[in-house]
Amino acid sequence: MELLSDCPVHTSVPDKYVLPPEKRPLLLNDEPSSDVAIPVIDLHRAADDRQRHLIVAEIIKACKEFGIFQVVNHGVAEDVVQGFREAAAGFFGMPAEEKLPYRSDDLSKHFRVSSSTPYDRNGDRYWLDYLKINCHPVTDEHVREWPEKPASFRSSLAEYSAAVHELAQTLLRLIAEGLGLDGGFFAGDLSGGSTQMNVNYYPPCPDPSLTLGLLPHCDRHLLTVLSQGDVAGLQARHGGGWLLVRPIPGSFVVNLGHQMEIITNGLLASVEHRAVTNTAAVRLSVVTLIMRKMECRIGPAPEMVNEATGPAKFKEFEFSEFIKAYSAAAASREDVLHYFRIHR
Ligand SMILES: O=C(O)CCC(=O)C(=O)O
Ligand SMILES: [Fe+2]
Repeated sequence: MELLSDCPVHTSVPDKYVLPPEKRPLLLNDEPSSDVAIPVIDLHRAADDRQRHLIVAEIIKACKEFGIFQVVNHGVAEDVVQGFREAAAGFFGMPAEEKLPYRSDDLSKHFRVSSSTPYDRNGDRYWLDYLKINCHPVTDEHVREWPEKPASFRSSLAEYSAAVHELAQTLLRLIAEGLGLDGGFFAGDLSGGSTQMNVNYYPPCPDPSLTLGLLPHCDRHLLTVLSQGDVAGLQARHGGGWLLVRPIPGSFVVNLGHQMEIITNGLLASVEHRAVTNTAAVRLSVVTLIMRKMECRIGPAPEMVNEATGPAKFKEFEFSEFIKAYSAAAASREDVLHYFRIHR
């Protein structure tokens, strides 16, 4: 499959990227009223014991109402974020023959580049190229598969991944506290699987009304920490419409995945999201997906089956079973959850 990033300029949308009308974004009519906005949370205050409970409350409110929020003053150094964003952009900017050895749809690879998405039921194509990287914990085996060019790629990735992982652990601790659980509840098996990163590259698109960057989906994982830079494109499902996640320089977007919904017995639901394209600028999103260990069993945590959430809403299952169902359901939120829901 050819990469969009191999073509210097796109003057029209090739037919194979034109989505059937019912799947196209209605760019202007989709937004709910403008007074609704995805919360932005300043994490700086979490370090202060007297203010921590306020941050915890803000996070839980954002999780319940939106399933997605942004964080600023999050402690990840700007040069660490910029360093990897530049290396990743540099990778996509290389000539086609430099990227060719990494082109693959083999899921077992620790580093690969591909185009569009495997998750569309009808095989429709989407306006993006992406990297899939196994990035945490960093092992020699991983690093050997990471590209040597651009020169800073490996070192900046290792640095970025470590810093974002630490931020993810902080966020999980705050969420656990807000749920009345032990602060370490999500540490260990629940978040200690091999972390995957998606680096999505959306070139300018001559007609954003005909296609999408990424189809509507919920993430399979526990928690997603995403850097979108300063180009808009990410939208989250809210109140029956699509709400733009407005870019805030230096912020991270945090969204809840399916595993969070299942573990919390539906209290903190995963959020459906998609990416739209634009005519003017390349958009690059760096997405870190915090994952549980493959071999562990999943179901609502006993602590979360309580008066507030009611009887268990989901069955117990192996994570590998979930991954299969996710692919079969083409990432559709309802179809995936239907499979695991206890129907009373
Ligand atoms: O590009 C974005 O902002 C969204 C990416 C995303 O949802 C994903 O990679 O799972
Ligand atoms: Fe996603």
